[in-house]
Amino acid sequence: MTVALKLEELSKTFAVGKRLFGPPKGRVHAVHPVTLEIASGETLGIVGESGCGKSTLARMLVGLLEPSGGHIEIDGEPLDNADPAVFGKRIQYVFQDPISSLNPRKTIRQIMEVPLKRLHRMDKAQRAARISEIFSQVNLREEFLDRYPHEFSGGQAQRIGIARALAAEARILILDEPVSALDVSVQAQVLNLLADLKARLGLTYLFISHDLAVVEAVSDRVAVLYFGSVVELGRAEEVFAHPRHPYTRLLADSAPVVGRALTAPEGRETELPDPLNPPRGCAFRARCPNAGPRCAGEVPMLDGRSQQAACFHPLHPGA
Ligand SMILES: Nc1ncnc2c1ncn2[C@@H]1O[C@H](COP(=O)(O)OP(=O)(O)OP(=O)(O)O)[C@@H](O)[C@H]1O
Repeated sequence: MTVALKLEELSKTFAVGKRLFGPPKGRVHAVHPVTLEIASGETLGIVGESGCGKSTLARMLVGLLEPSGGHIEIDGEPLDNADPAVFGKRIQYVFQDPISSLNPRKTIRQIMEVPLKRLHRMDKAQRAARISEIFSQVNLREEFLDRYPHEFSGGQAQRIGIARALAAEARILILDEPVSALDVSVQAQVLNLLADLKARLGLTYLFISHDLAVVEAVSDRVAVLYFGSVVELGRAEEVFAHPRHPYTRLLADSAPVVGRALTAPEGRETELPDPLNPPRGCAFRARCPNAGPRCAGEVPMLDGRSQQAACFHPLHPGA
């Protein structure tokens, strides 16, 4: 296996309530140290409810947010202090809301030209040829090039977002809820396009979504994120069919919707803990039907099985 993307103890803490003089009022540990490897050509799904740290993790991977700790490696090379152009050629981000992620004052051609000029220093003729090639890969008509982002439907705009990411020639795409804003019929078209591009171009995907059905359909492996930590990691079909972590079971049973609290067993919390006042021990214990005394005192770590869970009382022992 060739490792395309490696995260080692990657973490992010935000200072909140910053004051002009003196320390901030508090700190939010949005991502606790996360260690993950993604193989070349693999799709790793990241799931978790709103606020669990998915976007913070994704933004660190493309250089939009500076990590508070840890390292990122692409194809074995560290990205510490890398110049944005280095990030851009290796890893690209596809946003959830395709229309607002495109500059409204620029035509699609101007938008597409930015990475070709900035990252690949192509001249005008080279840019035109490359844009034509990419547009045919994503099934977009070239007459769209002289229009503005607001003239497109969500599905077309997301194809343009994907086309822009391909223009950088990065081999790793971070897809952050890429179909969540689209109608169900259009979702399938965009997912098919992503699958086709992956097969044709040998891409590696990190696919973030709160929608378990979508993640299960597209992912080889899945990482379940809870309160900034990976709590379960394994092959997608195994994780969803036979979850080991009680949080994964809760997610699978309650078909979460962004912004809506998950259901919980009788008498249990439904919300994420307060990030400014995190609990001791396991962050899931107030919501967990299996929590015991050990869970209050110690933080469980991933247990190293083939389907890993960070839990003292997993739903099954795992292989
Ligand atoms: N700039 C910031 N300043 C302070 N706290 C932040 C900031 N960005 C995110 N957070 C906090 O970090 C935690 C993780 O947020 P993040 O947006 O990464 O979660 P998410 O899983 O992507 O959620 P969503 O699906 O709603 O986008 C949350 O507690 C959030 O409030």
